[in-house]
Amino acid sequence: MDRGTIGAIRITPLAFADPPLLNAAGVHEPHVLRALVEIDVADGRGGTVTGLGECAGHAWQLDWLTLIAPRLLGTSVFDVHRLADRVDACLTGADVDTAPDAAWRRWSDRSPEASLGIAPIPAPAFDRRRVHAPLEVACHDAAGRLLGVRVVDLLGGARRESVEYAGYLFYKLAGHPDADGAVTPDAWGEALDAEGIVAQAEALVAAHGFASLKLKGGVFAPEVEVATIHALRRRFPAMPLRLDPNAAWSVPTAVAAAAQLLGVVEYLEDPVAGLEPMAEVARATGIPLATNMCVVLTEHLAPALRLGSVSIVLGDHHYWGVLRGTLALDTACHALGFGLSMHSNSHLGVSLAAMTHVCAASHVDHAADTHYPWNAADDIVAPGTLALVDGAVRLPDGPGLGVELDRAVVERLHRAYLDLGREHRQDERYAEALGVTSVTGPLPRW
Ligand SMILES: O=C([O-])C(=O)C[C@H](O)[C@@H](O)C(=O)[O-]
Ligand SMILES: [Mg+2]
Repeated sequence: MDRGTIGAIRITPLAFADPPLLNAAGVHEPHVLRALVEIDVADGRGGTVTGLGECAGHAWQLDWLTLIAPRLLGTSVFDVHRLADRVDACLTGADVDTAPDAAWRRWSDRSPEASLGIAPIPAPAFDRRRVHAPLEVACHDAAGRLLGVRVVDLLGGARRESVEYAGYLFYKLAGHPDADGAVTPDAWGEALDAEGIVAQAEALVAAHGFASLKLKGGVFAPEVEVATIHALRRRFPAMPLRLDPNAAWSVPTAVAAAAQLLGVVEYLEDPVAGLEPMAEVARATGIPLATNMCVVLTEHLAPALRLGSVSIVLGDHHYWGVLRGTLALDTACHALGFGLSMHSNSHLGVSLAAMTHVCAASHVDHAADTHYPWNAADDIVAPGTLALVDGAVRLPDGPGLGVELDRAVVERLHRAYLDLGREHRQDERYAEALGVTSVTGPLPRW
């Protein structure tokens, strides 16, 4: 087979441990569902190299990947446009059996929850990109390994050798209850007030040297969260701080809270939902606003600019058109005068490596979000190549993403997935089961 030809694609669902972190949608469950994508590629000398990708492990996303994988065999990892077109053809219905009894339709019937977040045909662009992401990352990894160059060099070269990340603070419960409802506090302990969050920040800064901090809000009344930010400011006088209530506030609430945060936070992220309401808050307060909720597609940039909805856009290669798409966003933000930061969700080291390469190639001008410290103990990446030190991750030296798998951990997390028997993320349902109903129900909550 020619060098670069895709010979096999493996999709391995994983479940890894997660603490009971609170957000506007509920409480993180004991396990995060994730998927590892491995693409075996001919090296042109009779051998193969394997490229790695990682994405969320929702049932609909896994099933789409499974449906698409055979359609990509025989294409080349250097032919990323063709690969993207094939993914699109499948997800828009041009290359899939759309009959009412087509086999893929079993997914939507599997359980009532399966309809949550499912992308029906034609799948919206946002969901098409979420399916495409781990495939393109794995192709870049394989291409880099074949050529002996880093992914960042395939993306045009490194603008920096080290990428800064923000410490991601969460209000959290002491621990997950066991089968009898008994709670043994985890190593992080409880953080349900300003004091707990400051202690959590001290621990994260001591462990990883973070020089920026982000607080996940939308959990308590805005005055409590504003007071928490002020407590962080007193403890870390020079640290850039941000608060993200995930649209849990109404416009008047956000305007009042922003008055207390102006000059204290580097930005306020998604206090309200939608481009127009965000613009209202920005106009009324002058506070820098950031988003990973109201600007998630290229076509949102023009109205965001016209309305003045945000100053900073959060990219994320898992849905912004993968690595090349994230760099296109970077180019647009740079030209239009938006700042660029990066969104994250619970993830492992393959995604951290991909994020580090794409950030290194970009003009990102705010420390990127990462959930990594919360989940690093279960990382599938073998130790030694990725480390969060001095608030940053250095680009690994090796070709491609520069990381290798720890097969024993992959196997353990795959078994955990099979044992779990869960197919969706259900923060709200878990919060209800725990009786933490203050974080359930429709938004805005304040
Ligand atoms: O910036 C954000 O909106 C996020 O990080 C979204 C995540 O789902 C976060 O809220 C979480 O992990 O609970
Ligand atoms: Mg956000």
